[in-house]
Amino acid sequence: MPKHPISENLPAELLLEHMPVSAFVLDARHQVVIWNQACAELTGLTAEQMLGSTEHWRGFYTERRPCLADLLLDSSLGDLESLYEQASHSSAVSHTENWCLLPDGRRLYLVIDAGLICNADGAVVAVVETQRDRTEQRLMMQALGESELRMSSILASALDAIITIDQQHHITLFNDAAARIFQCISEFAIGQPIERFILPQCLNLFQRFINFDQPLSSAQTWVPEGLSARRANGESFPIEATFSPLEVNEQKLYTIILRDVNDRRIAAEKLDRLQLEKGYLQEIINDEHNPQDFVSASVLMREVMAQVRMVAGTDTPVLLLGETGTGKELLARAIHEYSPRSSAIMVKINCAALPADLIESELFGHEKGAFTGAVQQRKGRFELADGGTLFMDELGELSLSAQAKLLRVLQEQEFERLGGSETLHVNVRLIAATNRDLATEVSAGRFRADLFYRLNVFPLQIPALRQRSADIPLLARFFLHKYAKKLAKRFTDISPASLENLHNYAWPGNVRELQNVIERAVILSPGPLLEIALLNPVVTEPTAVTKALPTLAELEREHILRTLRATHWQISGPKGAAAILDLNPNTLRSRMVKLGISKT
Ligand SMILES: Nc1ncnc2c1ncn2[C@@H]1O[C@H](COP(=O)(O)OP(=O)(O)OP(=O)(O)O)[C@@H](O)[C@H]1O
Repeated sequence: MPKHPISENLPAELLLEHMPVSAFVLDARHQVVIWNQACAELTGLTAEQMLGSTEHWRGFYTERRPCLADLLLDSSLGDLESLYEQASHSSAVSHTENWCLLPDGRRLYLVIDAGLICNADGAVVAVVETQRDRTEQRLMMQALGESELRMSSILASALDAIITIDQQHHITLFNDAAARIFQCISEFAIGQPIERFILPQCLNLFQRFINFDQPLSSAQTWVPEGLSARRANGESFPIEATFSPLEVNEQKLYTIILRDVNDRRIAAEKLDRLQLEKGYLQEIINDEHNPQDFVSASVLMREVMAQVRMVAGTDTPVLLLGETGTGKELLARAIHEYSPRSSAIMVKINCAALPADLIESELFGHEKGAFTGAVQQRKGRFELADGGTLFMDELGELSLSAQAKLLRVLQEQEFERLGGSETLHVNVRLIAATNRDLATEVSAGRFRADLFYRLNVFPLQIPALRQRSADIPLLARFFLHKYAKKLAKRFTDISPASLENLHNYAWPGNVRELQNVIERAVILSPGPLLEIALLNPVVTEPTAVTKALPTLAELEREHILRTLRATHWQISGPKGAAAILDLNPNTLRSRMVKLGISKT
């Protein structure tokens, strides 16, 4: 190789020794022949320590391993690619980049190059290896990679469409939400003009928010309404959007973050419905009407239950008729539970519990401003019961105007919210209950005949409790068990005298009254036999005001007598009459004498 006159006076060793890059030279036997100043500075190992040794690896690794220079000299020492990441190799030069652990404990990312030195005959006489510290760049690259990853996962998980466009209005970024909202894969969208995704009628307005000439510092613009976008299939939808100018690498861009307003409306509606449903479900959980708890042994009730099971599988409206407290609501729940709609909810409305003007809004819902106080739109119970069952209790109390609307829902399954013009369609099964005689109500003009006939397709008459005396002991024991458990009290049974009492009573309040009587007795009785001493004898007709009332002494005598019968005339002891009456046994004995009570 021709030499410059000056370089002839510069021996290669001197050049290597002083060059500002860390380097060492090995001879053909892998012994260090040069360990330059920069290498000594980098590794902290001096030339004196290293010259002549084959321990040069100590400068870069904690364990013995062939350096790049060794591999270049002798390829049998190992495979370059498997020993070093990012390795590349040509006949006389090798390159690698990797993390090294230096003797002073520093971890550095070194870029290492090695080249063979041959003599004039082409024989390998030595190898030179250089090391350049690229730790800082490497760490920056890593941080950049991580932040890009974070950025792209934020973009991917965002619910809003995030789009960036360049000065030509071409899309440069189109996140996953944008792909979902516009129904267009990002590979296709990128490079397209944004105008392709805007409804043509809104283009002028849209372009007003993109101005690449305005200063970057100008604030973002939020456009809550008035703009509509266009999906890949041409379908248009209203959007709200934020426009923000930005500059990246001297390139001016605009970021547009937008969302489908319909999506938000649908989500808000869903939330509304779920909240309402939650309220109703809570009511049901707190409700006492559990069809699993239906108790009955009488022939009359068994017939009713057979009909319940038959009608449950259909969508036919059911009209439950019967006195108050006979179990109409419990049967309505049973019909719903046995029906194919049981996975949806049964919504209840008590027509007697709300004033006539509110009941319509409760049933059909209202639009905002439909009447004074209607500050926001509200869904009615028909909408809530969609797919399920609506139970209308005390149907006989429904106003004539609400009856007309109810008839329309029954016939067409459609209605409008109060103050609304949109016709809503629902799929609701109706169960109604009343203790009024609807036929009489029809003749009196208080109930629409057409609605009555529509509802009367499957009337179910629930017998009064006094008509099914076989159910009385069964129900009484069921309620005894229920309330004893609730009040953590122990009872073995109901006393025979009390059972007799229950049979003789007329039960104007039916099962509900029986339930209340047992609950009260459970509170008052010490047990273990339940005493129900408070019932008046048979009340078959209303007590005449003129009828002579018993005196206090008569009542006391009757009450003591009943208690004594119930305890089989046992006076003292924990199960005795005195304990039940909360009296001293001697006091009870003297009262018995005074009131003329004796076993005979
Ligand atoms: N056969 C039964 N087995 C167990 N509990 C019953 C039975 N029948 C009624 N009940 C209970 O009696 C109470 C009254 O029943 P329900 O509310 O169903 O009567 P209703 O006929 O709908 O009354 P109203 O006409 O006053 O609305 C409820 O607590 C119910 O659980």
